[in-house]
Amino acid sequence: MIRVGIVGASGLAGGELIRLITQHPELELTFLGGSSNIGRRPAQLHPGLRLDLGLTVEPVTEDVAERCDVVFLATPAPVSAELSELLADRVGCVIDLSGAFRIRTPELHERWYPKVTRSTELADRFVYGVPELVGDQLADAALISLPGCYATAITLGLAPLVSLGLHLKTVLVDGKSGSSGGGLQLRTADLHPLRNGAIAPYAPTGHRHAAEVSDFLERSKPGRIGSLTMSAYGVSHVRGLLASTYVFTDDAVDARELQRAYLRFYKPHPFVRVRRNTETLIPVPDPQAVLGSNFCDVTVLPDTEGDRIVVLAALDNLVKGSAGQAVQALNLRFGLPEETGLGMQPVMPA
Ligand SMILES: NC(=O)C1=CN([C@@H]2O[C@H](COP(=O)(O)OP(=O)(O)OC[C@H]3O[C@@H](n4cnc5c(N)ncnc54)[C@H](OP(=O)(O)O)[C@@H]3O)[C@@H](O)[C@H]2O)C=CC1
Ligand SMILES: CC(=O)N[C@@H](CCC(=O)OP(=O)(O)O)C(=O)O
Repeated sequence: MIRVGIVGASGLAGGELIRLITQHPELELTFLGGSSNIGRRPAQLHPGLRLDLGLTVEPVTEDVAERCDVVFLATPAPVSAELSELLADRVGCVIDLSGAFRIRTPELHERWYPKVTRSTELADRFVYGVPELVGDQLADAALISLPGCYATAITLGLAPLVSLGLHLKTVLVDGKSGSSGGGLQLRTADLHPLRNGAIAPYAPTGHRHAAEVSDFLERSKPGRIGSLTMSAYGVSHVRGLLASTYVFTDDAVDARELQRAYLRFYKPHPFVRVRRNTETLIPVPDPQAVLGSNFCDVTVLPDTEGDRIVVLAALDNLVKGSAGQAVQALNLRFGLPEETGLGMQPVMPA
């Protein structure tokens, strides 16, 4: 069995990690870490998880290394940066769910994460782990930084276009997310009486995930993206997000070829479902149709009138957007079949 620790066990992503890890046939939970919930049992923190694991939340010290083969950091980015310094050369594998190490370019990191101090040397050692795109780099990786929830959807939506060799002159992203994307550190605007029923433009002129996606795509396929900008809206459901990406290119695109290219690209990748918009009773992709699962549903539609390509991607931010993707990355890191422990089908209606 692979011995696993979770720091941030009381949080939303941490709770989801507990749910998934305790169902995984090759993993054993051996450490739960935190700060303000020391001494509490998982069942006290997560009412849905009535598990007797014999573990309570503990402070994180370097001794964690003796109890874990891998540690997930489901902590705010400044905490992840600090804990990564502590654990990087002690634990065999650290998988960070935060934004601390996602952006490689130092100036871009400082612009979007001014409170997250990290050494460039450590940042350069992290693999930015979109499993579908960098799977081979995950085998034996010691440090893995997982993409943000929107960033996962946007990147998976754009990757087939980029691989076709198109120059994506202008990319506009409209992101809509449920409230769990913000974790339990609620802003006033996230309180139920204000959030319920709202469509809140909380980042209308820019979001850090756009910088993360641009940085990654520029690093892996230089020169393919002109500009990539994003607006983000909070909507009143709890889980799930939809990234609507509008792509403008001067390159000739064969409308019929697009769908085939997406199907080809994702054929080897079971968690990305390429779907036709009208194949179901309710148009897809709809975040509702992936809730609780590790699927990301992607639809590509040429808009010939508007001279653009519309790419829609939906996922559950707590599964494919964080904890599920984290387990997927662990599977690849330890040479397990990618789908191990992740066979859940979506729950719908939610
Ligand atoms: N929510 C989502 O949809 C997604 C979240 N993420 C990222 O995952 C991380 C966790 O997010 P989320 O679960 O939503 O956040 P929550 O606010 O729900 O949880 C934060 C967790 O961090 C722990 N923590 C805070 N400070 C410390 C510290 N000094 N030492 C140890 N533990 C600490 C808290 O533990 P305690 O209560 O014991 O203090 C808590 O368990 C964040 O970086 C977030 O950006 C990434 C993708 C999606
Ligand atoms: C609805 C909401 O607030 N969503 C979060 C994104 C969730 C996520 O992936 O956040 P990290 O980059 O912090 O990991 C946000 O836009 O800040």
